[in-house]
Amino acid sequence: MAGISNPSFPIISFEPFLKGDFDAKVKVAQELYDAFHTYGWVYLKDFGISEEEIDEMFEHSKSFFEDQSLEDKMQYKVTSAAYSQGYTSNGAESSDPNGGRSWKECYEHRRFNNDLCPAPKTANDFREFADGFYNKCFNLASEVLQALSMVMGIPHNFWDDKLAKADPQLRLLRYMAIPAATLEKPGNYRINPHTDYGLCTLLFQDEVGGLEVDPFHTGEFRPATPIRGTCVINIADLLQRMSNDKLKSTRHRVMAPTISKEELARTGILPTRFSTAFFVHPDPATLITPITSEGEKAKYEPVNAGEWRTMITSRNYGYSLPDSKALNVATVAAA
Ligand SMILES: O=C(O)CCC(=O)C(=O)O
Ligand SMILES: [Fe+2]
Repeated sequence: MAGISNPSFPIISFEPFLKGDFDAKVKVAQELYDAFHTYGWVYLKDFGISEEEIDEMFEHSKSFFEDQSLEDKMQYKVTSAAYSQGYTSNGAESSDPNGGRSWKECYEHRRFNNDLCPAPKTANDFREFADGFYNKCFNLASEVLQALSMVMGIPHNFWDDKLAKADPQLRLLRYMAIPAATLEKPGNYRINPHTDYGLCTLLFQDEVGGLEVDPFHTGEFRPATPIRGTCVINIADLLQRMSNDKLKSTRHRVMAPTISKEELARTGILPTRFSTAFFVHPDPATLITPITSEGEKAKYEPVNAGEWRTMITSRNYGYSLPDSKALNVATVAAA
């Protein structure tokens, strides 16, 4: 596995949790908890999804975005915040309260209903692939939550009822090639700074780079450089609330990758980047209440997980710019 010398947050092997005895599991669980407590993020390796499977997922993603015209993709447009499934074109979503612009397109896949999934029209059994990769992510996320329950002082079956009808969201992302100058203008990002709003997120990135996190919660963003053979996992808002701030939901954004000055001088264009996120949301009926120890004051009111999700999803689409009609990718690259 290619490594980097000074990662912004820890790299943890999940294998001892998946294959080891009880003590080995607790050790990994504690490492995860500590990293999530300090940084909110980890790189996970040896997590049971192979590099080949991840490469194959990126091939499907590329084919979805690039083998279909914008008009084709717009047939699958997300139309409901309560049920965000389908395609989101460039500029149609932003979680920036200042109206910032995120240069990306997405496809969202859900667990139970995928009415806007393009199968069977696209090649490569897109739906079968999306369901299959989804299930792998769901299993991994369930194991990670199970690990956390071992060191959070909560019963081992704590997650069972919250995950039985959980409804996470697999998101394929494509950051189109744009002029480097575009991201130098204020308010322009590949994805604007935000926290995720479910329990936690699994994230797979290609080799391009550009993801940055604020690991010390100070506003100083550091690169989450892609490391082959790893995914990253970050805590999201609901788990921060549930842990009464012991686990951190850390701001992150996607900016220009560090490409060589020569390459940039030659093209002036930032390369296309692909990533895939798996947003882990519990059963929408779950009441998210801070878990506190004796004498500890709860920092948050309980919230209903489903209402919380719909509220933030509609906010993200509501903030989209007035000119956010789908842009033709070719026009964007020339902008
Ligand atoms: O593309 C990435 O690396 C990050 C994506 C992300 O943060 C999101 O979709 O919430
Ligand atoms: Fe995110």
